[in-house]
Amino acid sequence: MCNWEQAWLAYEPIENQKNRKFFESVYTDQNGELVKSALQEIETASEKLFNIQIIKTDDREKAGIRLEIDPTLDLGMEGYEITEENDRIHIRAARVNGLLYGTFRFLLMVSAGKDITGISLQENPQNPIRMLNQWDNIDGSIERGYAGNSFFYENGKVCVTKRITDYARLLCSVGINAISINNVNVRDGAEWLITEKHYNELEQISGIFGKYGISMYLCIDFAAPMTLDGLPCADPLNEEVRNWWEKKCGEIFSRIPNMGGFLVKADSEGRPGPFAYGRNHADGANMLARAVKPYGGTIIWRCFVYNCQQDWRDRRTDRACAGYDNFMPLDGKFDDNVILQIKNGPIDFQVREPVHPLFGGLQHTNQMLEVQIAQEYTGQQIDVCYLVPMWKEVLNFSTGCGKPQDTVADIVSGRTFGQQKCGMAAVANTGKDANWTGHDLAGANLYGFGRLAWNPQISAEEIVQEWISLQISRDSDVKKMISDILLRSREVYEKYTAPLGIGFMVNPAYHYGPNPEGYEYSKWGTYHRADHLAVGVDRSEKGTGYSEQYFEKNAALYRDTESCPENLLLFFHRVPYTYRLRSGKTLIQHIYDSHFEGYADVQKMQRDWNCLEDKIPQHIFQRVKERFMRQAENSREWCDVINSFFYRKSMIPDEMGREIF
Ligand SMILES: CO[C@H]1[C@H](O)[C@@H](O)[C@H](O)O[C@@H]1C(=O)O
Repeated sequence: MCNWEQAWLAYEPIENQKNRKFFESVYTDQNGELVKSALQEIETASEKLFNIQIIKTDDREKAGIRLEIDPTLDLGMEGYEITEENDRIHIRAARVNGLLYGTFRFLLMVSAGKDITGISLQENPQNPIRMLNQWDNIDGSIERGYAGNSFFYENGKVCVTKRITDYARLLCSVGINAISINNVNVRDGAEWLITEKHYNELEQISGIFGKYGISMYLCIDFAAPMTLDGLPCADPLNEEVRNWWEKKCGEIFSRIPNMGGFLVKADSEGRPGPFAYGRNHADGANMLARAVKPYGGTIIWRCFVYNCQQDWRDRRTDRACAGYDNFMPLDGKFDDNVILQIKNGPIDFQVREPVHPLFGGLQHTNQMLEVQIAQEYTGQQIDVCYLVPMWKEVLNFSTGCGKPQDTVADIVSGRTFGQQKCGMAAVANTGKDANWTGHDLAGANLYGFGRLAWNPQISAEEIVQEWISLQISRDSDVKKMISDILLRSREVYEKYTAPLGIGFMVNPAYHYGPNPEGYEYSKWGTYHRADHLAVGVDRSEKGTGYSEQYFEKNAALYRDTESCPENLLLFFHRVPYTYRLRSGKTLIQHIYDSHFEGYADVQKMQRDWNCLEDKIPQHIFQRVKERFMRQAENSREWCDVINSFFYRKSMIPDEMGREIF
């Protein structure tokens, strides 16, 4: 018996028997690993959903489900077609990857309770790369992990377990096709992953992912030639260093099949990189790109680069500006097997940030959007926060880059500038907890990321409804109740923590719970600079100049207090407490109201959840109930601490006379 659940692949027995007829028999003329995975999944699903042992048949015409390849279909490598005719399901694709995706989609539709009769569906992923980044450490801990320890590592060892197969199934079922399996901060022994010490296990793990069409990436230490082999430097232009990487890549790619390449965090938060040798990021990335090129490998290079040693007196340095300042001058200088991975916002996964100005800025460089499913700053999987609406805002953002298709979704899919290597990556929120994600409702974020990366047009509502049907209940009242909770959860979280784009009022390092001045007295350069008159950072041209990194259409909006979207007001401007918002409220009154409201909203969500007691599986009900109790406490604390902080700074009382400590 395994001690983990199956999340959205639970295939709970289904009452509606309409689709039962398809599951009598299955036919395919294909073999190979991916098709084997598809057939296995059909077997599992038919047994669990309908209690049927499905038969494999050679009789193509009579088969209830038929999986076939037709190379002439215009569906690319991963697309598929699902049709129903005369009580038979045909899943067709040009390549086996498409067949596997088509199979999962069909099974998920059945499991969600959809009537398949008459279906005729063709789908192609919009993003070529749809990737997860594990921040798992080799000691078994997970950086920013909120769902238990890693199921990839334990005490310095790589673990090959059945759970990884189930993970691969989950990821493949929502269209993920790449994964990096170790933390971008490569340290404490993880440097040695790319040595004989770990190749056997890595080979097996990459084999498991390979069966599900997922290519495996490793994060590497840029200084590995020094760390592993005592070379005097890691200078990317040094010949000995270049040879070292060439040899190393030959070794890795021959030992580990299905390697996609490396994901690299360099010159960021203390990680080594090319700066130490007076080289730039293109020098660093291209050196590695050339070493992996003979094996068709890719280098994914992160743009999360900033000076984390800012003096508080320095009002010109702005962490928000750093990504653009570092990478914009290098546009067009990266090899064609390098991809720059850019966080959705310029700072760090806050509950609300403007979109990173490198999107649209970089026009001659492969690029991927990085989002964070792990809820580092959004409640740490204790508080509910459905993130798909936020990611959709980012994807729909019109950059004004002068091309007809100018949204972030257009750009990262390759439509705007014609890149082939691009897409979306996300920091995973999974761990060893039975439900994979700590908070059961955080499963919607993992599921949702995959669905959205496949098709950014699907609505946040649709995704949530699908996910609830698969993982919690097919009952329409339950679906309505839970989707209502999820769909408002991010706004609620924002209200009681950091409204108006202020960000970073969390406890330093740990990043949960309120500590309004925590980052004011640390060196990380993420100040909000609240004093007795005003709060916020002037990032207009009169301030740090960050607003000017955008194309004029957006720069014009952001640089003026009057036109700036209010939910980002304090991100872009320093505003007195007496400033009147569009609602007519003063800034300080808005802050008070928002926090009181956020806390009240949590209590309402908690009451709504408690109504579900007899309607959903008990274990899920109880686990989430416990999370809501903690969220209620957390929101109460935020409300009290932040309101009290601003009251003591401004000495302006709440117009409603509520209790402020
Ligand atoms: C993996 O390191 C993380 C770090 O824990 C996190 O607090 C910071 O926000 O972002 C870093 C990054 O994205 O590299």
